[in-house]
Amino acid sequence: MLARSALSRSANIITRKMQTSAVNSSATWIKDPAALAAKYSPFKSVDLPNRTWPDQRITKAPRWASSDLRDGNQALVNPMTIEQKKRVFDLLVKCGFKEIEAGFPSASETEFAWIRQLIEQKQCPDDVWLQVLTPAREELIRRTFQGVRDANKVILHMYNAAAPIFREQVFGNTQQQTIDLAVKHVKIVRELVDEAIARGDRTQWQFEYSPEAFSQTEPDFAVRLCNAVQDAWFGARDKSKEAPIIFNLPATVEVATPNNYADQIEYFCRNVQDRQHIIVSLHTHNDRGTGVAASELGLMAGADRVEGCLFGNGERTGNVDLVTLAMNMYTQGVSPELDFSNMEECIEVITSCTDIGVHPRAPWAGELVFTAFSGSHQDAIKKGFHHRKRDESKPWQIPYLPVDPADIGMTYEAVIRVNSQSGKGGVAYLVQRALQLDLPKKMQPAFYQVVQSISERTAKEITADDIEKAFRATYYYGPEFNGRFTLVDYSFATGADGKKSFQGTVSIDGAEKKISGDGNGPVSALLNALNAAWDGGAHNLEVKEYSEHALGAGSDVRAASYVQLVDKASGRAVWGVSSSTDVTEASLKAVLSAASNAAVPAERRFAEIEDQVVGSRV
Ligand SMILES: CC(=O)SCCNC(=O)CCNC(=O)[C@H](O)C(C)(C)COP(=O)(O)OP(=O)(O)OC[C@H]1O[C@@H](n2cnc3c(N)ncnc32)[C@H](O)[C@@H]1OP(=O)(O)O
Ligand SMILES: CC(C)C(=O)C(=O)O
Ligand SMILES: [Mg+2]
Repeated sequence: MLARSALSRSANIITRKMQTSAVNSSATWIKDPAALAAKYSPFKSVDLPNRTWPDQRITKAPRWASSDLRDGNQALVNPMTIEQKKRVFDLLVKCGFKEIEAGFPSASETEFAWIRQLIEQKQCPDDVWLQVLTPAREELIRRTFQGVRDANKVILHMYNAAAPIFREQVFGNTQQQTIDLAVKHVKIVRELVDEAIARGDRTQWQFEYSPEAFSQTEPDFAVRLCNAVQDAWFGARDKSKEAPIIFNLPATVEVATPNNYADQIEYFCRNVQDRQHIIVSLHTHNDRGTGVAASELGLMAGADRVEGCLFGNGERTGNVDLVTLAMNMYTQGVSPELDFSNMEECIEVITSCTDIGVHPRAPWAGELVFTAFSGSHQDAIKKGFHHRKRDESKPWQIPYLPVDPADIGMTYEAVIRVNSQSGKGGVAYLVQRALQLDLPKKMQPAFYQVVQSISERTAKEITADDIEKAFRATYYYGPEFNGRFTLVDYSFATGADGKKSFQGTVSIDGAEKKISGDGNGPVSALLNALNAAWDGGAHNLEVKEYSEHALGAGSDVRAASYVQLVDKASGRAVWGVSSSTDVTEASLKAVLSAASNAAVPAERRFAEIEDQVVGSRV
């Protein structure tokens, strides 16, 4: 048996404790299917054999309505204060919402005062519809009207539950009594709207009706109920001259796979009278974790409008997450007509006002959703970025990155993070981002080894800063890291045979020494000079790999050089890197960087670098 402890304020979670003395759960879950079947029954699907929604696509944004301040708010441990509501309201406006269910004015003095504040202090922009919810109860409807008096644009939203589970258990109503209840109260709303118009109030009105628990309601009854509501609302009026009625069809509790909801929506759209005079609105909850899918399929099935909350706040598992829905559309090349380009701000406002976090793996917005730790993902992303550089006008296509993080205001810093699961490609990517150095493929495993050894020693994530520091330390790249050999000055002469003669001063362990040597080019000339001077000619370093590339562009362009030397005596291969405005100087310094590495035994070198990186961590 599961028992819930009291709601924990600080952790925002409900803890569940397994009671060891409880019935052996596997007996009912697995060993006794008959007992299970007697307790739960499967959802009964709508019979819609000629459904068309599976072939449809979402090609335009729906009308969006945020219910953050109503459905989201009513499910919070501590409902929002007026100040918090204002912050969320302003955010919703900034994101582009034109229909905002701002509250339930008859619920409390705070709710009422908040709606009054929006109206009296003109805090609701002229092009935004202020939506308010009321049950089908006369005194609450009247209070709601008082709440929205003098507003510019109002969507008056009324609900009563339609499903058998509610008719039987909550209202004790037949189908006809449920229709009568709705019709009676629609007429009251109509009267109050007509009175306001007759009074000369400037308010523009829309009426929204929700048959609560629509997805658990018999589809033909839902249609009959809404047709009756439509008749009560329009009466003898010419519907074509009236604002359409909004039928909001909630999956109040998500009880079936999302295709069932789509069938219900298509059935409703086909059978409701005067479809052209109504707006079909979706309102999905996420009990089974498919609230987004249900809304998407519902749109394919013909709906015009979607209600939900940012980051899926709302009752129980929440309302449909509007951020996910909008981003899903965006990444299909369809403008959602909402703006989440500043995702961080959305997260900050919503989490601080609801006291509920955004899960690190929440679609599009979670802290880790653009981050690859694993080597093969990092390698593919790095190559993907490289590929994209060739033509950035092409549609976005980068492995493992279904959207450009920059589009939601994120930097690329978080895309690749390094831990013990990471590979050389990811490490090279971070070096490239930090220092613009495009490490030769053959060099990547060597530096990766350094990072791996730090990662294993610390058993922690290696940050981008750590990697930059490790790189600088490993290759003596930058003024704060000096190797055993540094270049002081140099000159070259070219012989009649084209050979180069190096003459220069090199600091060896802090002592300046004049050295000279010949070679086919500057690199081999320096290397020959160094081999002869170092430990009385005891070393014989040879160039194994050499490459260079430009760094930057225009007048700031520099050269980056990479050299791999091999010590012929031991067979040990080491890399060196340098950059300079002068390409020859860059290559000479890269040789000395590699030689400095060759001059320290590998084990000691790793230990030195680890100390420099780990020791400098704050
Ligand atoms: C699916 C949804 O999210 S619906 C929205 C739910 N949101 C909220 O309830 C938040 C705000 N609600 C409140 O502040 C309060 O519930 C109020 C002010 C609306 C009403 O409070 P109270 O009058 O104290 O009663 P309470 O909430 O217990 O109401 C239950 C009564 O309303 C009836 N009722 C419930 N919903 C509706 C409805 N949509 N239409 C008509 N009657 C309804 C119930 O059958 C019950 O009637 P009974 O007293 O005859 O048995
Ligand atoms: C009031 C209605 C629309 C509701 O929130 C629901 O049914 O989930
Ligand atoms: Mg709801």
